[in-house]
Amino acid sequence: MQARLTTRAPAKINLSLRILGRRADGYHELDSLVAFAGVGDQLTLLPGAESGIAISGPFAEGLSVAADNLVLKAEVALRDQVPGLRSGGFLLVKRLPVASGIGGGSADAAAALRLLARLNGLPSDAPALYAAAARIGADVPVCLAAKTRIMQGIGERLGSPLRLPRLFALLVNPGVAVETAAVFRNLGLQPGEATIQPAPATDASWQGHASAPSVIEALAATRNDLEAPARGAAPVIADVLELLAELPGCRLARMSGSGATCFALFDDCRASAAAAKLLAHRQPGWWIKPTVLG
Ligand SMILES: C[C@](O)(CO)[C@H](O)COP(=O)(O)OP(=O)(O)OC[C@H]1O[C@@H](n2ccc(N)nc2=O)[C@H](O)[C@@H]1O
Ligand SMILES: Nc1ncnc2c1ncn2[C@@H]1O[C@H](COP(=O)(O)OP(=O)(O)OP(=O)(O)O)[C@@H](O)[C@H]1O
Repeated sequence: MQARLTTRAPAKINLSLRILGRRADGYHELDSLVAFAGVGDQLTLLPGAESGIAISGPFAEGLSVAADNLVLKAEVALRDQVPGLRSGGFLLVKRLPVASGIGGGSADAAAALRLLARLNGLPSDAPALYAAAARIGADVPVCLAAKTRIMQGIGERLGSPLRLPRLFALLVNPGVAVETAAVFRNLGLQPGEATIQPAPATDASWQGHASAPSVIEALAATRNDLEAPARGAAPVIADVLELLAELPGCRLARMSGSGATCFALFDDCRASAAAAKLLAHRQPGWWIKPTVLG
C-alpha cells in the first residue's frame, strides 16, 4: 500500500467582503480580499484503504461522516471529472469551528482535491480540480491554492496571488453556528438586483503595501457587507466585534465571511498573544486563536 499523504486545510479569512448584487440564479456576486491563517484542519489520505472518512479533533462532534461530508463530496466531484480516479480513506483532524465563516468545510474539500491530485499525478492547477472545486461550494476554488488574493464572481474568479505583509490576527468564534444561506437571504436582495457600490477592488490597489499598518489602514476603508445580515441571525456577533475593538493594540475588528467568526488585527505577535490571553480570561467559552495571516 502507498504511503499516507497529508496536507493542512487552513482557515480562510475574508479581510474585506463587498456584495455587488444578486444573480438571476439567486447566488450573489462578491468582491473579497481573502487571506489564509496559520491555524487549520489537517487531512490525511490513506491510498487504497476503504473509502470513507474518520474525524477526530476538538470540532469533530456532530460532523457527518456520510456522503454529505465535503471531503467525500470532493472525491465524487473529482471522480466525475477524472474517470478511474484512485482514492482511499480519509482522516480529518477538525480544529476549525463548523459553519463559522472561515470556510472550514471548503478548506477540507480543497485539501481532499489536493491530496487526490497528488495521488493521481494531476498538476496542482489542473482544470479538473477547479471544475470540481466550483461544483462543491463557492469558497472551494480559493481554498485550492490557499493564497492571499482577490476573489470575485460568486467565488470562482480568482485574482493573481498577492504579496501582502504578514498580518498578526486574533480569530474569535463565540460558539454559535451561522448558516451561510440564511445570512445571504437576510441581505434581502432580489434575483437580478445590483447594489450601489464603488468599483470592485483591483490587484493593483492591494499591491505595494510595505508594512502591515499600511495594509490595515487600507482595509479600514473597506468592510464586510454580510456583517449586518449576520448580526440579524446571531446578535452575539455585535458583542464579539465590540470586545475585539476594545482590546489593547487592536487596529481593526471585522467579521469573516458569513460569520460568526470575527478577527482583530494587531501590529505584532506580542500584542495579539496578549489580547488572546485577556479575551480568554473574559470569555472562557469562546474559540480564541492568535494566528498569522498570509
Ligand atoms: C460568504 C463566503 O464565505 C465568502 O467567502 C462564501 O461566499 C460562502 O461560500 P460557501 O460557504 O462555499 O457557499 P456555498 O456552500 O456555495 O453556498 C451556500 C449558500 O450561500 C449562498 N451563496 C453563497 C455564495 C455566493 N457567492 N452567493 C450566495 O448566495 C447560496 O444561498 C448558497 O446556497
Ligand atoms: N468537512 C466538513 N467540515 C465542516 N463542515 C462540513 C464538512 N462537511 C460538511 N460540512 C457542512 O457544511 C456546512 C458549512 O460548514 P463550514 O464550516 O464550511 O462553514 P463556513 O465556515 O460558514 O464556511 P464559509 O466561510 O465558506 O461560508 C456545515 O453545515 C457542515 O455541517
